[in-house]
Amino acid sequence: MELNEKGLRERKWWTERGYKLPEFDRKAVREATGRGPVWVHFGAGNIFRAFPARAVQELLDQGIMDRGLVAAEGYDTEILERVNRPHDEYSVLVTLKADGTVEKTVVGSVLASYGLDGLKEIFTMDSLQIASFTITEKGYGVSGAEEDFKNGPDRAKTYMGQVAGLLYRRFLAGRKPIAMVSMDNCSHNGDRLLEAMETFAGKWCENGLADRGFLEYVTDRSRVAFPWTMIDKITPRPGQDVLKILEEDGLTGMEPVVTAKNTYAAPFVNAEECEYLVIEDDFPNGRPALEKAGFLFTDRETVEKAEKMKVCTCLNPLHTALAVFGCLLGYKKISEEMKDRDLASLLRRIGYEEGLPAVTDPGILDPREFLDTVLTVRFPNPFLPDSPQRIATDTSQKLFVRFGETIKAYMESPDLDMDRLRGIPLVLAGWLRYRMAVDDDGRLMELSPDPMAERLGRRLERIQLGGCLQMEHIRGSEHVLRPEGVPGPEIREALRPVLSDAAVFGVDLFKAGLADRVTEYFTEMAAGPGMVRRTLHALGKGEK
Ligand SMILES: NC(=O)c1ccc[n+]([C@@H]2O[C@H](COP(=O)([O-])OP(=O)(O)OC[C@H]3O[C@@H](n4cnc5c(N)ncnc54)[C@H](O)[C@@H]3O)[C@@H](O)[C@H]2O)c1
Ligand SMILES: O=P(O)(O)OC[C@@H](O)[C@@H](O)[C@H](O)[C@H](O)CO
Repeated sequence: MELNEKGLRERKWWTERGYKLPEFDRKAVREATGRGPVWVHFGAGNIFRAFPARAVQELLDQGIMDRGLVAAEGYDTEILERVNRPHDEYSVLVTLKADGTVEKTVVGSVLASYGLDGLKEIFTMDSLQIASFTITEKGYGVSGAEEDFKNGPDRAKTYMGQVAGLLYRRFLAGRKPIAMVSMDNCSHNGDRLLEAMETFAGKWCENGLADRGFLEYVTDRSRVAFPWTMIDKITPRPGQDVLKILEEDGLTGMEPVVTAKNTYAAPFVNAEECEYLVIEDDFPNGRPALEKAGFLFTDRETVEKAEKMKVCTCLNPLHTALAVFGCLLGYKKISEEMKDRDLASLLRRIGYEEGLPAVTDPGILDPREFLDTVLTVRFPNPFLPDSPQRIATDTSQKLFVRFGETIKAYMESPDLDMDRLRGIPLVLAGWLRYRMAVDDDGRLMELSPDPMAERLGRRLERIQLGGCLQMEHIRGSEHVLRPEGVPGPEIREALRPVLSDAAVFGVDLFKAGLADRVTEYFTEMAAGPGMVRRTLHALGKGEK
């Protein structure tokens, strides 16, 4: 059986095998969506399929919505060519519950998909209420946009430049209202998107390439809003065990692909059951009744607290700790790492002892309860094929949110004692140790992609694993530093440019008073094979 319009005409085949199918009239909804689209989502990746697309399907099934989603892909159009189009935009969501049961849902709420060029007309339409984004933390950058600033809205090439160009069309069409909703794991994510749009609008107005009112439009919240959000649902890359379940049912053509841009995509997506989407209720052109699908609409202050709780304390920092140490210790699965006493103890330390005291209760979610569930139910879920390698992707873009905010809170509050921080500096040191691309057994290790890889590589290239003479020829440098457990002045100097980089850590670690501790932990872990484990273990026993 194939996942497409033709295959889905045989509803019995699917229902007999336990698939939940779309109940709405897809043809009618496709036509209505074509005539008056309400929601375009940028970033046709896994979380989009697993969460917003499924939520919209629920509302279409209940008749609460009458138009579906338009997916937009401006970074990796191979996803559309290889995954969306061959399956008529359908996908299968496999929900992997912690009790081992599996729920299979065919999601048909995406009605069309386009490259960014294909959105020009849609952005002029009155009906459009929401443009949402899951394009990763690095997607909001404006560096390298100098040509776009000179060329203007119609000829922009960068991602953010093209989005600003679409907004300019909406402005020209009559300053029509819209909500631009970032759903990425960045702190104050709405502001990241606003800053990017403001930068382009400002430059284009300044250079006489856009009507003067454009900047005013972009920054007028009653016209263009950039609500903040907190999104949560662990959605790993499509896993082989899940593919097997689908193939055993008799489905064909479901194999995952890895695109040239390194996106892991498939006509199915696997995710946990737990999910939260907390959104600032600021939609100048109205919005569907998404609260009926469980979205939590609230004010900005509450979103900020919820996001700080999740992204900066109770989930994502712990994920990053598992990512760097998992890769160093040879793990391939997050749930396996949760059985490792040293790692579990590190997470408890970072979560309960170091993170929670800096968190303000958002009211709508209880931080301690949230953290308990993360550590006892969600991360240990053995059915979820999540890997440290996925989470280690782009770590340089995540540290300032995942740890920097807590460090800042310790710097600012007289009630929080920076000297108590041990787990957080150990993770930062662990990340530097990870960047050496040698695991704790002394074997070369493939690193997950990171936009700062080259820069970091150059900064750290002189440092190599102590006690590993065979590594010398790999680096080929005559001025190799081989840490021997205790940091000397050369190691300190070599690490200085990284540790003082506030763009990476959110703060200058020297100013925060943490640079020495990170240097010590790093030096110890780089002293030779087995030292990562030994350092972790010592921390767990309270010896650090
Ligand atoms: N997967 C999860 O568990 C999860 C949960 C909550 C939030 N998120 C957020 O969603 C983001 C995407 O996660 P995913 O699971 O969909 O990942 P994915 O790898 O499946 O998809 C990534 C998407 O981002 C796009 N993209 C990547 N780099 C880009 C760039 N430089 N500019 C523009 N677009 C770019 C890709 O084309 C793709 O559409 C995460 O980075 C995170 O911020 C993910
Ligand atoms: O998606 P990223 O790359 O920002 O981070 C990797 C994971 O930490 C993240 O995807 C979590 O699974 C997610 O934030 C859970 O809600």
